[in-house]
Amino acid sequence: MTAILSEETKLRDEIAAVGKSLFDRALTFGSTGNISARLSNGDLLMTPTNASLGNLDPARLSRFTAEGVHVDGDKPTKEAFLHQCMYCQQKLSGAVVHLHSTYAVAVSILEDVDPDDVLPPLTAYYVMRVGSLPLVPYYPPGDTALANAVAEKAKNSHAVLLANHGPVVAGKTLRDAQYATEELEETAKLHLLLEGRRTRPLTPQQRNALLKTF
Ligand SMILES: O=C(CO)COP(=O)(O)O
Ligand SMILES: [Zn+2]
Repeated sequence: MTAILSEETKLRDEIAAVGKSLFDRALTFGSTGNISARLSNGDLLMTPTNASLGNLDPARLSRFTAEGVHVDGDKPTKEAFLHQCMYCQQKLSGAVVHLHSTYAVAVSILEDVDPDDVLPPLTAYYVMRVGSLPLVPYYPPGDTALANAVAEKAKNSHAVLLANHGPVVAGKTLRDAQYATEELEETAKLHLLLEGRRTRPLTPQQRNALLKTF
């Protein structure tokens, strides 16, 4: 029991620290974005709805049982089902981060992107941490139809981009999900910075070699 409690306390504190770090660096705004993380017994901790990621109270995070029942804490994020559906498709995930980070949102609004993989493999770290980025068609925030759409795209990718909304990224640990979300945002920024210029993304061979290693 003590071990579980200390694991939970540590994870609650980590969610608050990661949220503050993301918010302080303007990677999400106002009360946008949400974070979840899984305890070793399968229970999920999630940020409450309408909470600023910059100012989370670890004690008030929402807790769900492994079966998806809300048992403790404030009213959960309206995207709770979306997080649950990422864990369902990406079985090894220990955490999920969703942000309204500006450059990724900008890319989610572009016409003529490849819906199976929105961003080109510009750098090795993008390939290592994100890999591929399918676009999920637009649904309003909190719409349960979004869950089915995300489930479809998350079968083969731990990162997806919600059209006209923002990224959702799963990782083995919360730090993995955080770093992958940051890499996605920086690559979206590079992609927009380079727009209209001739570029030299990684070749399929270079990309595949990285996917095999990491
Ligand atoms: O990003 C958000 C909706 O997509 C924020 O919603 P919540 O405040 O319910 O977490
Ligand atoms: Zn959102």
